[in-house]
Amino acid sequence: MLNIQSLTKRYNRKQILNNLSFSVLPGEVIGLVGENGAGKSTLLRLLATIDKPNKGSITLFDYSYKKHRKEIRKQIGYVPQDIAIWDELTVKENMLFFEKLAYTNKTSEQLRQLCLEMNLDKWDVPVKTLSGGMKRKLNIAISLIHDPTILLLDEPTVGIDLKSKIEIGSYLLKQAKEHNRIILYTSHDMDEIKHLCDRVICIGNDLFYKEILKNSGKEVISF
Ligand SMILES: Nc1ncnc2c1ncn2[C@@H]1O[C@H](COP(=O)(O)OP(=O)(O)OP(=O)(O)O)[C@@H](O)[C@H]1O
Repeated sequence: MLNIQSLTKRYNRKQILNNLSFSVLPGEVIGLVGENGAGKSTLLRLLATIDKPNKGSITLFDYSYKKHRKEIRKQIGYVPQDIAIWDELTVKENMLFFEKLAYTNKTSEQLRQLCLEMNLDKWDVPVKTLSGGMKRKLNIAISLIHDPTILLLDEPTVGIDLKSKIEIGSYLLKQAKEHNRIILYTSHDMDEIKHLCDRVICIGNDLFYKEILKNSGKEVISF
């Protein structure tokens, strides 16, 4: 279980996250919503160990983010808002490169399979020739190379066509429900949030989102 207690983050003197406490069970998909600048990416960065909170604690099962940073990192798959892959390298070369950095030992065939499961059938072509949606799929495939327990995705479906959006959505659901991964992801697409998420966390305590999600049957937690 991922457990977040009294998490607080300030940049300079500006309060971004104020006293967030919640838990997420394996297999759960949590949607993070809120207006631009509310602090969704900040929360993902704290959970990805890229940034540190000013106050509060995060634990993953028996591991504390403060004490066991190295062990925690092995459990995290993180896809930032900006796609982070090598444009000049092929899909295969990217997968092999990131496999070397990961705490795992996967064959080229296993890596290819990861891409195919996302309906990404390009393999020997340079990444620069892929569409935005394909690049995003590749970024997600890379984040899964080391079989992480938690998957953190910052707007994974922004700016991509409906078909790829649906493919990515079903893939994420499969990752949560069949592989028992914890998924937290941000999106501004409320239809997608209603469809994919078990629960929704609204950052910024914004009544607008609560209202939109009122009849969705989803539990909405606001901070
Ligand atoms: N490294 C930083 N230093 C200073 N301020 C920062 C830093 N990172 C983020 N902020 C500020 O923190 C606030 C929250 O930013 P964040 O990117 O988390 O919002 P968001 O909810 O993800 O927004 P969006 O929907 O636009 O992606 C913003 O006011 C932003 O300017």
